[in-house]
Amino acid sequence: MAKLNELLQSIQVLESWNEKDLDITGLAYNSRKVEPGQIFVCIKGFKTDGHTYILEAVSNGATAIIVEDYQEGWDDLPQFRVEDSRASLAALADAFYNHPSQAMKTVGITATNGKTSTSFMTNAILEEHGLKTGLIGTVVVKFGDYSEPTKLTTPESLDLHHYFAQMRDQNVSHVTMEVSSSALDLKRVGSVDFDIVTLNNISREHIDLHGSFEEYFNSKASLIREAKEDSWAILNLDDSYSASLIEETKAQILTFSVETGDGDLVCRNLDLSTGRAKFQVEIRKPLSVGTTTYEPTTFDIELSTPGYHSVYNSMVAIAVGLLNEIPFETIQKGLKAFGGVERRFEMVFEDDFKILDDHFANYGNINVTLSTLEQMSYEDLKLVYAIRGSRGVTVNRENAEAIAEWSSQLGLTEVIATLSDSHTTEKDQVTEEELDVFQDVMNEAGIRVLLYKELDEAIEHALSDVQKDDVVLLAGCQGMDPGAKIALEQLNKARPEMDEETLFKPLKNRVAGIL
Ligand SMILES: CC(=O)N[C@H]1[C@@H](OP(=O)(O)OP(=O)(O)OC[C@H]2O[C@@H](n3ccc(=O)[nH]c3=O)[C@H](O)[C@@H]2O)O[C@H](CO)[C@@H](O)[C@@H]1O[C@H](C)C(=O)N[C@@H](C)C(=O)N[C@H](CCC(=O)O)C(=O)O
Repeated sequence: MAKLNELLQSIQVLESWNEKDLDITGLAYNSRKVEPGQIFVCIKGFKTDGHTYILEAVSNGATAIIVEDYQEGWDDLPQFRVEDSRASLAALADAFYNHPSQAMKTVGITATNGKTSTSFMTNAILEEHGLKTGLIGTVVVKFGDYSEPTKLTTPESLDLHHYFAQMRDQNVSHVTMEVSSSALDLKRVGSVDFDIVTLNNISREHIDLHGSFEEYFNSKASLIREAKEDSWAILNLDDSYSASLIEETKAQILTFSVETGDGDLVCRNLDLSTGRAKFQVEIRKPLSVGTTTYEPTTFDIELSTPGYHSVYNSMVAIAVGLLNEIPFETIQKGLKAFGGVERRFEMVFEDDFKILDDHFANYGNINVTLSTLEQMSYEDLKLVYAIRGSRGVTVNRENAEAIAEWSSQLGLTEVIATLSDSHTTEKDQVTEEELDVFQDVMNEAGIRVLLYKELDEAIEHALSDVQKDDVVLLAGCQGMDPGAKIALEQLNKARPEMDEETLFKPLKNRVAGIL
């Protein structure tokens, strides 16, 4: 419960009508979810306009409204006009829950690729140190005993500040969260008190949402540009966009590099021969954080997650660890124990051949995945590729181009494509244009396409003639029943002789999680 007048102090009201002093029970941005005594914040959305749902909000008990345009016909209803409803929702939510993100160390992670893995790695280090942590991202929101699969990478501001409040109630001291470009654009992280922010890499993605690459970069960059003075920004000197922000923030800067050898932290002697990275981190000059001063030194790191991209993700996580004054040994242990995130180059089966599962979502991440595969040794690559339905021609062309660009390095002459990325009846339909653009790019690159309507048929084909030392990549095979479960069923059919116990643990665990 809060007083309306007090809550309004957190936003800039341009005009107001029918002001009253009210007790407010909460906030809502969806008329259907309004509960008695709440403020309804009207948002002009992409699909519809929240201002048109005031009647429903009021009949559900809204006692005040926040609007961007004056609404006629509400003579008794307190009405407050603001410049930007989304930013106001964030500020009001932060005030209503009494600034919960200020009660904990908050780490905001953005990048085009690796946000999820980086936040999981960071959380692993913080947990290894015995801290009470919270994690918010694409896969899950998790703190204490609470764990919920998520729909958005970054929740709507009201939900986000509510999570922080619940975390504060459970004495969470450190929260790591993924921050998407859409979230930055739509003010979902408004009024969040970040202590550490990072932008690790940026490549083409969501141009459809942002209009141009420049606008997309500006959205991402705002996390760094708007960071407060006493916070830290972790920037990657190997990425020119990330590095360009050094001069543009009030935050203290901690830089790192893997390739250029510059910065406060440098990755040295990288060994990727087994697919899983071993390297040393050099602290190049004294680094003072809180009560700790790290003198120049090097320490070893061994990752359990495969791939070159994991090195970059881990450099961010290591930096966050150091900024929280966590000892090297704890950082080492946390990273070694961390086994990876679902469907992020996940080794779901590893025996005489391997099955990898990857979300394969966009051009940038496909490049990362295929460049990691290129560093592995295998006989034949079987790519089971789920064409992305309802994502548009541009996304499908770019994804197909990424496959085509890597095909010769990977020895890829055939793609086992499927029109369905899931096993359920509720699927995104692949349009004719999306299929055509995929086939055109494959034809031009001289790659044969074996097209299956259903995902399980495609996986069955891939596994029917799999040989020793082959790699099967489940690429974008997501949905309610992800590829891993179908792969296990097909594997049982294709290899009846295979002893269940030889199945690699993650595949069994994944399937157990799905069933
Ligand atoms: C494009 C986009 O981001 N849309 C988000 C946006 O929806 P919107 O503005 O289009 O909302 P709308 O449907 O037009 O409705 C406008 C307003 O009317 C309200 N309304 C609507 C109907 C009704 O009956 N009553 C009512 O009050 C709605 O609650 C809303 O406040 O605001 C909604 C509420 O927060 C979000 O759920 C929705 O995310 C959609 C589901 C989504 O898919 N977003 C994706 C693109 C996204 O955000 N992805 C990023 C990751 C991608 C990245 O890296 O950028 C993420 O963070 O997950």
